[in-house]
Amino acid sequence: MSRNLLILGAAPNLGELRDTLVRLEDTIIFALIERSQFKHNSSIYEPGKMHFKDGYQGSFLSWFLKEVECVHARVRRYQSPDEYPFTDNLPEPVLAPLDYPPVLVDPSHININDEIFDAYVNTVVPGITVAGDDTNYGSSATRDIECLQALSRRIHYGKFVAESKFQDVRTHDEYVKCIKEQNRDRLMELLTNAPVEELLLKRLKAKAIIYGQDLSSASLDSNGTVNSGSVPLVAAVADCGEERVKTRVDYDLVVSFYRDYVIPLTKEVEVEYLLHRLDKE
Ligand SMILES: C=C(O[C@@H]1C=C(C(=O)O)C=C[C@H]1O)C(=O)O
Repeated sequence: MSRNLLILGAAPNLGELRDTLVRLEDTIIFALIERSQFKHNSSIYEPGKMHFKDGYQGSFLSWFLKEVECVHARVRRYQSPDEYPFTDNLPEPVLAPLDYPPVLVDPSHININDEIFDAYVNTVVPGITVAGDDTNYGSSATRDIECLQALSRRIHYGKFVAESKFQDVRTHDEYVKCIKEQNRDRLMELLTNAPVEELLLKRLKAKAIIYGQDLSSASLDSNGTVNSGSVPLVAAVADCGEERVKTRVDYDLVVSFYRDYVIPLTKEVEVEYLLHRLDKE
């Protein structure tokens, strides 16, 4: 969320929040495309596989992520209510804190980055990379961190969405009743918007096909015009279904990852946020 909106203290506008989630689709798809250029390099995910002089026992990725987040913490990245670290015990910022207005109510206790990390490492990476080891460990981990940070931001945005729904006068009383009853299932029903999810998955497949196309020189004529014969149209793919368009990232995996992990984890964040929304009132 832009800081201006946070500074204004405006109640989160659901339409604007959804626009941000749509834009994060692009960030995530391109981050996955960037990671897919390297082989799986599974050793960077295995704790203890690499030796660290300070005796660190985690995986290379976890070590690199810790190093990156320490630097980002010093420039106050994690004081922003829409940023959540994967690493504990980060250093204090060198910059003075910004006065973010309390748009959210005590959001810091919800951090599901461990689940995001496991889903990404165990499901996404093997699905978007070729098996093998090309020794591009630093580059692979750099791309992994970009993917993880974008996924964390997207999923924890569920807090803003939940606050927006809680403040909606049309449903406020129902949310208050469910929260007082700690009715997790009813809260999930209330906050779920199936049409939005369905449209999202269709849009995501189209984006992954379009963004994932390799518009190499072979696809362009001397004028730089795209040779339509080599660029499968999304409609053609969508209509004929069984045709497997060759793209830089497996678009079916992108869709299934959102369906099976990103959306459910976002809703998990929404429910957890709402369950504690009245704790301090
Ligand atoms: C984020 C929202 O809440 C839920 C989660 C969604 C998602 O993760 O994409 C989409 C719709 C809702 O079921 C929303 O209503 O926009």
